Amino acid sequence: MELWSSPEDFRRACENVRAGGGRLGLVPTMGALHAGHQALIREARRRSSVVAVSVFVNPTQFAPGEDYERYPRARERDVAACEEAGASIVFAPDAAAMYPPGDETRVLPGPTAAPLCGAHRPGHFEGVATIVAKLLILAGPCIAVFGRKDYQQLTVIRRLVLDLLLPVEVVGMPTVREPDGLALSSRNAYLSPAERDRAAEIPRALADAAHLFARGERNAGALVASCRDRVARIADRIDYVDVAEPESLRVFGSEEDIGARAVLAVALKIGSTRLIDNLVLGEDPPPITGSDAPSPAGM
Ligand SMILES: Nc1ncnc2c1ncn2[C@@H]1O[C@H](COP(=O)(O)OP(=O)(O)OP(=O)(O)O)[C@@H](O)[C@H]1O
Ligand SMILES: CC(C)(CO)[C@@H](O)C(=O)[O-]
Ligand code: BAL
Repeated sequence: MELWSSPEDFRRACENVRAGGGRLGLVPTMGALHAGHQALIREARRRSSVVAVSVFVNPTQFAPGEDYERYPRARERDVAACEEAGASIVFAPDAAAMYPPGDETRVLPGPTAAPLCGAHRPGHFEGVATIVAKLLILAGPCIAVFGRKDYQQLTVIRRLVLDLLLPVEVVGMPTVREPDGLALSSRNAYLSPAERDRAAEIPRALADAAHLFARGERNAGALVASCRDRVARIADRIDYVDVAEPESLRVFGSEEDIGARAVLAVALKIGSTRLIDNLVLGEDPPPITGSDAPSPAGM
């Protein structure tokens, strides 16, 4: 396993892979790795000969007051998790290396970054686009793998790669879930046991809407209401429950018909923990089966 912290060393390591005829795959992460990240690494390994994982809690994608300082950091465990999943290069820089003195340049995404999380996390996707562009330029991978749990992020990155003419294939991977349907996320570690129980309503709410869709419901307002009513039981704050076009991310109005495919996306807070999840109606299977069952007592 190669572990690099300087961008120059990482660039050289990636150049060496290419010089040796290898096909490089990149998996960008913020660390605190779990089985969802490992699924991305395994897929990258399946599609390339050498996998590099970046582990970097990127300050520019956190708005003031968000959890940048608190975000879980677990370097040694992350390196072991990367190795176990088949990566052979880990890049773990510090912020000063990625944002050198005098740094002022940013990558500004367009309308795909405006709704959903973009409307609730000012500057978030500008930070994501900037760091992902830096990582792709540094590593020069053939493929880069991202999770569909962060559906809007994946959309913004696909657009970034097209618009900046970057020669990399972007691969989006399905969301890995706990047995009760909750999407794996590094931020789940913030949840108390009681909050964790409440969080299990999120996949149930998505599954309810998926069942409505399967029964023929196409009205955006009805699909959103079904999901929102259920998460309202457990959320301390709902940022949004929206249904959007899967590529442009234009949010449907409540009177609109969503057609054959649309992304239903949710962001909410339980206590101080912000969780997101989504489902592409007409494409993804429901995140759990049997969600019409009543919620656990007390909810
Ligand atoms: N459950 C999951 N299934 C598949 N991919 C995932 C999952 N969770 C995260 N990823 C993907 O892993 C990559 C790195 O994400 P990140 O390090 O932010 O992890 P995270 O668990 O999403 O953390 P956070 O709590 O910050 O949302 C992203 O492409 C993200 O979409
Ligand atoms: C893509 C990413 C690594 C950029 O910091 C981050 O947003 C994440 O972990 O999803
Ligand atoms: N998983 C996306 C990174 C973030 O929430 O900042």
